[in-house]
Amino acid sequence: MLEKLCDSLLNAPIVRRGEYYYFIHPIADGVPFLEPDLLEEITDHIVQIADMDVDRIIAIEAMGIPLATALSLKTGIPFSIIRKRSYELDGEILLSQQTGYSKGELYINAIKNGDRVLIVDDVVSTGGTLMALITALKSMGAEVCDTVVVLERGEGVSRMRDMGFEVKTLVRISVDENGVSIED
Ligand SMILES: O=P(O)(O)OC[C@H]1O[C@H](OP(=O)(O)OP(=O)(O)O)[C@H](O)[C@@H]1O
Ligand SMILES: Nc1nc2[nH]cnc2c(=O)[nH]1
Repeated sequence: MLEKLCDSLLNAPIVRRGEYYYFIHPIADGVPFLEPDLLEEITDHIVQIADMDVDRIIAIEAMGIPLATALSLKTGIPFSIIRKRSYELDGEILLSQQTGYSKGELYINAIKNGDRVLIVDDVVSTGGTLMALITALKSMGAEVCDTVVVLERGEGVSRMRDMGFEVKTLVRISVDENGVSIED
C-alpha cells in the first residue's frame, strides 16, 4: 500500500533551513517533478479514508493545491485555497502561520457558517499551520469534517491529538541529515 509514495521518500534530498532538516519531495515541493501515478496513488487513498461528504475541499497554498485539484476532479467537490496573500474581500480572515522553519500569514476567503469542509495538505510537522487553520475555520462556523495530510513528521500530530484536534496522515516519517526514514 502506498508503495510509490514510500519508495519515493527514500531518495528525498535534505537541506538545512536553520536548525531544521528540510526534506525535498515531489508531493511536498513539486520538485523535481510530480509524477501523475504518485499523485493518483495518494489521492485514491485519501478518497478511501477521508470523509468526502463535504461541500468544499480546503487546500493550503502551495502544496495542498495539487492534492485538492486531483481530489476535486475525482469527486466533483469544489475546492478553496487558503492563500498567502490578501484579496481584501469582505469577510476575509487572516491567520498567522508558524512552521518549524518559517512564519507567515494565511488568508481564508469564501467559507460560510455551516459549510462542511475537508482540509488536505502535504506535510504536518509542528502542527502550527493546521491548528491555526482549524481554529479559524471553526470560528467562522465551518464544520471541519476531516483533515488529511500526506506526510507526518515530528511531534505535531500527537500534540494536536492531545489538544483535541483530529488529523489523519498517510505516512509517518522521520528526517535527519542522512535522509528520510519511514516509521512503522
Ligand atoms: O506543521 P507545520 O510545522 O505547520 O508545517 C506544515 C506546513 O509547512 C508546509 O508549508 P509551507 O509554508 O512550507 O508551504 P509550501 O506548501 O508553500 O511549501 C506544509 O505545506 C504545511 O502547510
Ligand atoms: N518539503 C517539506 N515541507 C515541509 N513542511 C514541513 N516540513 C517540511 C519539510 O521538511 N519538507
